[in-house]
Amino acid sequence: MSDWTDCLDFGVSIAKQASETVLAAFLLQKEVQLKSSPADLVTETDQRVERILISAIRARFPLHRFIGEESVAAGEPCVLTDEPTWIIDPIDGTVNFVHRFPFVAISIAFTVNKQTEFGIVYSCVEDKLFHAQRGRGAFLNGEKLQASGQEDVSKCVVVTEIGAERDDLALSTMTSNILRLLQLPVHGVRALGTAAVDMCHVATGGADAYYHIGMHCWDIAASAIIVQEAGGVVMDTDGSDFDMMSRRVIAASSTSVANSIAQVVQAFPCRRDDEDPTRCVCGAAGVKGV
Ligand SMILES: O=P(O)(O)O[C@H]1[C@H](O)[C@@H](O)[C@H](O)[C@@H](O)[C@@H]1O
Ligand SMILES: [Mg+2]
Ligand SMILES: [Mg+2]
Repeated sequence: MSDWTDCLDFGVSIAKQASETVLAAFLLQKEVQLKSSPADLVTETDQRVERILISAIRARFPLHRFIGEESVAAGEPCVLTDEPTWIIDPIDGTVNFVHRFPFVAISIAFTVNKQTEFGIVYSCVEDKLFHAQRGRGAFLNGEKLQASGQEDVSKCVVVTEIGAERDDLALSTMTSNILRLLQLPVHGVRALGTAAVDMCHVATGGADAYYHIGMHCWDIAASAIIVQEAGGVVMDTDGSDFDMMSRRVIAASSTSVANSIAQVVQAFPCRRDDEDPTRCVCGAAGVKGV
């Protein structure tokens, strides 16, 4: 049975190569386009990095499939099959990239039979390479990672994101979630602006939990296995099993902390990543899925 290490090694090498494109543009003025909201940005660099990654992988592994953030934005389907699949976020933290806020990452996950075999998150400006392979541990620049193991939510630093949604229901839900957490209390709430790197800090033990509603599979597919392989727990915000297409996630140091967060965090309606956008409604006013 393949252990996919050759794919992992190739993924690490192309993430580092593609980061040169990110860094070359990082300090430059950027042309910005909007996607689902005034805070959901994309630049030509996001699109170019995704093309670089996918063409390099396709040349080496021509039968593999892809789910790429900017390919999906351009109309490609977001459907996970049993085939070997690369799930790519070419720049996670595009708002940070546009503003030169130094937390931007390339996120690459690899699944076979819908099971994640490895995840790579490369925080380009920090030069921090997080990776994990199923059953073989999680690492930061080659050093093994271990989650904090914290069991008491009142002793936690919790990371989250406000996300790109700007409708009243999403904003009131997200801000009231933060308020309820602070009232538990927790030691602190943080947000770096990149879901992938946020979640990797649970694997380092520097944060004890991360939760998010509204992100996409490409934001967190790689960091989910990195947390799990560091001894952390990943689940849905309703306490059910993690489903990378659901657009809801809790990653935590322990099951008890994850459950404590699931009890106070509420979700707002989001179209699943793998739902047909032409056939569903979601959001407060039943607005066509965004
Ligand atoms: O920067 P991208 O890849 O768009 O991902 C971000 C997402 O768009 C935001 O909604 C989240 O708040 C960020 O944490 C993601 O990193
Ligand atoms: Mg992203
Ligand atoms: Mg992105």
